[in-house]
Amino acid sequence: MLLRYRVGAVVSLAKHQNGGAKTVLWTSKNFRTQSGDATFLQAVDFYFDKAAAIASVSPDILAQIKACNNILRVQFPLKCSNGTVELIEAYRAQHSHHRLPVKGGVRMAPNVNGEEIMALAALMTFKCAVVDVPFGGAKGGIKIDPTKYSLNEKEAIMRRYTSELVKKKFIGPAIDVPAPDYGTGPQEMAWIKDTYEHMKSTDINGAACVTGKPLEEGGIHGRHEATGLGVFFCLREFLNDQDLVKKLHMSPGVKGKTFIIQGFGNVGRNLVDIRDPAKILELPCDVLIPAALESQVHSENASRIKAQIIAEAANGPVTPSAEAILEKNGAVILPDLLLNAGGVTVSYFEWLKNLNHIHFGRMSRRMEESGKKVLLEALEQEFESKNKLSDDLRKELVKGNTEIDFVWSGLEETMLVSWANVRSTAERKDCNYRTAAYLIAIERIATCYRVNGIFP
Ligand SMILES: NC(=O)C1=CN([C@@H]2O[C@H](COP(=O)(O)OP(=O)(O)OC[C@H]3O[C@@H](n4cnc5c(N)ncnc54)[C@H](OP(=O)(O)O)[C@@H]3O)[C@@H](O)[C@H]2O)C=CC1
Ligand SMILES: O=C(O)CCC(=O)C(=O)O
Repeated sequence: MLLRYRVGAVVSLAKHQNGGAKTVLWTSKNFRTQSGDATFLQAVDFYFDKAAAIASVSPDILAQIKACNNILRVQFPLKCSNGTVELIEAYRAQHSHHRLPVKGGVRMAPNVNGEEIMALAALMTFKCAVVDVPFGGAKGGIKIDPTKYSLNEKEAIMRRYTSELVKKKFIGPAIDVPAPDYGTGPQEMAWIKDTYEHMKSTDINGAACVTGKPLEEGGIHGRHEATGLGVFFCLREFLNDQDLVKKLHMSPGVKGKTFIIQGFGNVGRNLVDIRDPAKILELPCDVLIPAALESQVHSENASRIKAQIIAEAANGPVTPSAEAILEKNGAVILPDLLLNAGGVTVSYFEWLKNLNHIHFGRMSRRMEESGKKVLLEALEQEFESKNKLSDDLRKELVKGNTEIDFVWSGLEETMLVSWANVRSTAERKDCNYRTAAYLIAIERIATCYRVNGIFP
């Protein structure tokens, strides 16, 4: 009901533009989801508008922040292993250039479409702003089911996609930096890097054109688990907060709570009737973690969700109509743009590592260790301890920080500071966590426009 005015409407991309100030390379029709819920893009717009209504930002700047700057749609041929030629459709949306480069994953899925990619790119803009990662937002998608293609075919698709991005200036360490998303991983990122470096062989920072790479290709320790670990850090903070869990009639702490994760591959799916994997969402549990695709919790199944906490590990898993039902039933939603920001946070660290051409800890680890050794020896001498420290304890105490120590510490710091900010904003504005997170993002981006001014 909330979204009736937009659902099903034929909306050209122009409607999302601001006085012709932005480049439109593609137009499309909105479409209804099967259940009649808002489409993913409509949902992101709806959540934005809700926060915009309480932001201290002028309508013209709000329109600018909301609009998608560029969307590129490419079609190219793939020579398949059986000798036939297949037409491949792919996208890259750059939502906001208020900070550069723009950043966001590339997904491979059969249902990829331009609107979905625009919604995901917008989420990237707001996500980066919430966790104070200095990037604009982008997202890419290739409309294939990756399980139906051989490794060689996937490599050809990824390399051709990257070459299209290079030719159109939609990729580069200072322009637009892809990363893994649904259906892609380190191998695809290695192909992107290699293709970029072949086409831009004089770019000394070429490795920073993509993140989520394998370690041997300039990746960073901890990127693989970063998104999940970020979800855990925030969830742990929420569950340890006596005041917040009391409102849900729960005891504090992670221990003893029951969790359901959707998107756990075969393990998660086999918990229930596999003829109907969506039913897993409706089983009794304390915390439901949708970690697969958007719009999984919608107006038709929301009232059957038993969990009191919905932790959005996926992007856009809860539609606005579902959110209204869940909240009416007393559930709390920890929103995607905060909760799954661990991935882009560690991607930021990887990008910095690539630009520095050196890994974190290389210059400092031994120096830290020798400093700590001197301190320990001085203390032992001073107190003439008869019980000297054991070798193992000594080793542990003097250990210098390695790359993974920096990454986990930086990730935890980012997630905890951001959660505290979202929590206090929600309290101050008397709104839910999603609106608070959007509000923080909107006000930060608006500040950027105010301080920088508008070009030209
Ligand atoms: N990768 C990242 O760093 C980040 C990802 N995200 C978001 O997290 C979500 C998941 O992405 P990611 O983990 O990378 O994707 P992956 O491709 O690595 O994994 C997705 C998993 O979801 C499962 N799945 C798909 N549909 C269903 C379903 N209907 N029911 C149960 N399981 C299902 C897949 O199972 P199967 O393989 O059997 O099909 C697979 O195990 C996406 O929304 C993505 O945008 C957000 C931030 C960062
Ligand atoms: O790591 C990145 O740059 C982007 C991750 C991503 O696509 C996301 O957060 O949705």
